[in-house]
Amino acid sequence: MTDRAPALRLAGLSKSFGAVRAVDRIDLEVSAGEVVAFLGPNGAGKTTTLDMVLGLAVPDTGTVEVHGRTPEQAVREGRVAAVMQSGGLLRELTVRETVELTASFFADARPVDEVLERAGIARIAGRRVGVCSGGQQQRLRFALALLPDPDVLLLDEPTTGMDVEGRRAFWAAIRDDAARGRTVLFATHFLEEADAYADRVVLVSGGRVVADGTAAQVRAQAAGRTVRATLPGADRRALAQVPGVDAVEVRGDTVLLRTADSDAVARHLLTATAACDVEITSRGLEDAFLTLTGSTA
Ligand SMILES: Nc1ncnc2c1ncn2[C@@H]1O[C@H](COP(=O)(O)OP(=O)(O)OP(=O)(O)O)[C@@H](O)[C@H]1O
Repeated sequence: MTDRAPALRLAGLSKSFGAVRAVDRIDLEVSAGEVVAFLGPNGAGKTTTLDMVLGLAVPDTGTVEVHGRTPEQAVREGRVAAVMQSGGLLRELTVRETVELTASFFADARPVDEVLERAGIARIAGRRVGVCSGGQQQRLRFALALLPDPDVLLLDEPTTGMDVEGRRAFWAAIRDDAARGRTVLFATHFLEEADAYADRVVLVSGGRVVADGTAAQVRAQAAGRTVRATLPGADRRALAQVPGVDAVEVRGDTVLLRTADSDAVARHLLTATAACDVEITSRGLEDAFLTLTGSTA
């Protein structure tokens, strides 16, 4: 990777299906070696965006560059490859035959045994694809995507159907690749995966980017903290009147106060009430996701 262009550059990208604006003026630059989570609720436009990066869908407006090339050039040169959600597998072939067949389409593919090993499916190489589990088929798609040794790997809900161990092994392989310079953009609903494995989280909703940064920055963007305290016989209405309190929840002797000014609320609890065991926590990524996307799911 000698060129200086960003690994991915999306500029003013839009795509509509009839009246549905699936992607709405997305601008995004991703540097080589970054692992970026493309996080958003159903219908946010994630798959449509990935399709445009792969040249499978044509933008209404805007441009996509992969290392300074058009998607078609980048795919042809094996610079970008993808693990998409479904399709593309022949049920009658074995796992190994599938990889061998796909390898024959590339002028310069990685060795079959190497990608089987990397995708964690060397032990089931002789199994027919039709009897493989959903998670095993996802790993097979991952193996196929590794064949051209792409600079940019796109993953659409890659760990769907994988068990916990499979997920962990999958992400270990991805992080290992990224450390060697591979760029990864993955679409996901899994907040924990975005939090645990991405260097950067791009939160999309309604076809637009609504937050972009580290998981911590995205959380901070939906500013707010929870102040938790023990307060027997708490007066919910009185607490709701305390300056800075956005919401009050009472669970037995515990009160939870949502606020953008946690210091002031904690001070009030400790000086003006009988509260004890005061704790302040940042909201989780899930809260930020719901707040910033306006989603209720
Ligand atoms: N071929 C199509 N024809 C009509 N509408 C489409 C088509 N593809 C996508 N859409 C619509 O565009 C919007 C964005 O869809 P997209 O699949 O990109 O979202 P997504 O974020 O990938 O969702 P999910 O997480 O559910 O996969 C949705 O409202 C969807 O119904």
